[in-house]
Amino acid sequence: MADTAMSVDEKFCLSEVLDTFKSCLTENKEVIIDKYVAGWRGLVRFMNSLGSIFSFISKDAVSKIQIMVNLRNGENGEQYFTIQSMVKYELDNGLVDTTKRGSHPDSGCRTLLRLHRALRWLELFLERLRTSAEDSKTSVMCSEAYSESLAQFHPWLIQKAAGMAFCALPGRLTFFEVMNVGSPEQVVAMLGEALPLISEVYQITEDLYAKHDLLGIP
Ligand SMILES: CCCCCCCCCCCCC/C=C/[C@@H](O)[C@H](COP(=O)(O)O)NC(=O)CCCCCCCCCCCCCCC
Repeated sequence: MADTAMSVDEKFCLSEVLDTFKSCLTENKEVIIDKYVAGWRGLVRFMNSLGSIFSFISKDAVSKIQIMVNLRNGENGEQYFTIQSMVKYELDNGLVDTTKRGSHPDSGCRTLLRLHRALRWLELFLERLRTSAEDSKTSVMCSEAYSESLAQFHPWLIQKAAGMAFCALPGRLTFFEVMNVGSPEQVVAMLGEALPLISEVYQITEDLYAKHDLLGIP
């Protein structure tokens, strides 16, 4: 069904995860929610493999993934096939709290917006990784990407906790090894291929949300 969990013992390879984002787009540039969510699942698995200090982040991501999976498996599941169909369906039926949280605290539009904002962080972080020098620190790249994107949406306490978690990130070479893609040159090449697609998915979603004035859903 819509549940796209990967088996636990499957060997992790980050390029496969990033490929999931590539496969998000339909011919007419709509974003397929099952694939988008599968991409996030893979990223969360990767993050979990980096240590339990990240578990407060993965818990939140998993709960948002679960909300989307439940909507897909629910009675109106087919309305949630793409982000475009979801936005239309939820807006047409008054299912989004756009000014303050009310009767629809966990709408698909709201939940996906949180993942969408995190996708911007991912884009910025991967771009830094791609262009990083051998002695660059992943913790610095990660926290710069975070300050430029997600941080503005998080309260102080979460920002502090995130900052502490970033310090626990392994060094650049170890990080590349955990990605399980090959040599550092292969990692850089893979990122160069994956990033334009991630950016495209991000931009399409951003434009859609902007068009419907949904970028600030509380
Ligand atoms: C590899 C390092 C991982 C660093 C992750 C960077 C993102 C930091 C996010 C910190 C979020 C803390 C948890 C709480 C979040 C919520 O408050 C907040 C708002 O939700 P609400 O409006 O329902 O209250 N939630 C969010 O903003 C959604 C956060 C979703 C984060 C997903 C992060 C997945 C990271 C995957 C890492 C993969 C790295 C791969 C690189 C090669």
